[in-house]
Amino acid sequence: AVAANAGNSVAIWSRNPQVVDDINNQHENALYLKGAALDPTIRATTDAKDLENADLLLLVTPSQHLRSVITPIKPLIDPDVPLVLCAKGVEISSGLLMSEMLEEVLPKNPLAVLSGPTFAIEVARDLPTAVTLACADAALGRKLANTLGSRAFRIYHSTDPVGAEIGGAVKNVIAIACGIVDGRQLGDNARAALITRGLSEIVQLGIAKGARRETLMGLAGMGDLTLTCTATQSRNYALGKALGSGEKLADYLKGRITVAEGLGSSKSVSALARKLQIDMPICNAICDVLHHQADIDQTIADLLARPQKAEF
Ligand SMILES: NC(=O)C1=CN([C@@H]2O[C@H](COP(=O)(O)OP(=O)(O)OC[C@H]3O[C@@H](n4cnc5c(N)ncnc54)[C@H](O)[C@@H]3O)[C@@H](O)[C@H]2O)C=CC1
Ligand SMILES: O=C(CO)COP(=O)(O)O
Repeated sequence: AVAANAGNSVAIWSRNPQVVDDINNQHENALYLKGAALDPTIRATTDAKDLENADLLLLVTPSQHLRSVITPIKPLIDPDVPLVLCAKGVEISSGLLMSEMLEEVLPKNPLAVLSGPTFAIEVARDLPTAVTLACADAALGRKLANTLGSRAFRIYHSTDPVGAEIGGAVKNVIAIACGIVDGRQLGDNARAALITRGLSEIVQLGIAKGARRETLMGLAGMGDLTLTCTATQSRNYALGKALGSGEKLADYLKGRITVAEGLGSSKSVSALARKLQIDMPICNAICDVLHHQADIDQTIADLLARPQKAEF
């Protein structure tokens, strides 16, 4: 919708024929983005061959599936075509950032990361939104920002894709923590503490991976963290809130077709922190609760019982 709004000719490749049919005939993605009228010029297709002549590819598949979606269509992708990564997560199977995984699968294609506080439904309704577009090649980054930006979709360019990626991936884990604390009714102070200490974990991991601190203080870091940790429409926050309110994870996930990336990324981020020897107690705690059946109250008690330490 953003690309079409900025005057581009847009095709969406989907594996789901119903989605393709809805977009082409109703101009709405009723299954995943109900209530957003799409520009009638947007075409959808189930045939990846239709992407062959694209000038630019936006990668919007959830992070744990991006490798398996992109690998079979590799021969269709011209190595000069820039890729704009929109997924927010760290691959569980490899511990790689999406940019690192793409470097393995499509090493020649230039890559940019588009991230920031962007609930999809608000973006699709053309409500005012600001984002980071990060590309190591500054000139290409500016060009992509011009191609995709519009009055309501304000793009700030950056040359720190790793920072933009880390901010987007880790904030989802912290948002689950905030949801849990709100579900347990532990108060606004506790949520503010989690956001701030969560940002500290994001910054430490980011710096270790070569990111710049200012990126993590910007839209793709602090901006997205604030949004996701405080808004009930966040899938990650909502998952945490359900768990904090006593619901079982398996029951909550039953029948859900949308993604809460923090579920998978809690595991990969925690493993990455261990590997890089970074102290990330909140992410580790969320990994324990989601993947190792840790008791929520005991986990909170353990976090609070940690020895006092210097803030920075
Ligand atoms: N929805 C939002 O507000 C925003 C989402 N993102 C990111 O965009 C990425 C995609 O999220 P959404 O568009 O929200 O997805 P969604 O939650 O609306 O839908 C899930 C998508 O995953 C696909 N999918 C599920 N299993 C799959 C598999 N095995 N192989 C391939 N595809 C599979 C489904 O077809 C569907 O398109 C995520 O990384 C998310 O963090 C980023 C910014 C905002
Ligand atoms: O990344 C997002 C907003 O920037 C979407 O957050 P949720 O996946 O938690 O809904």
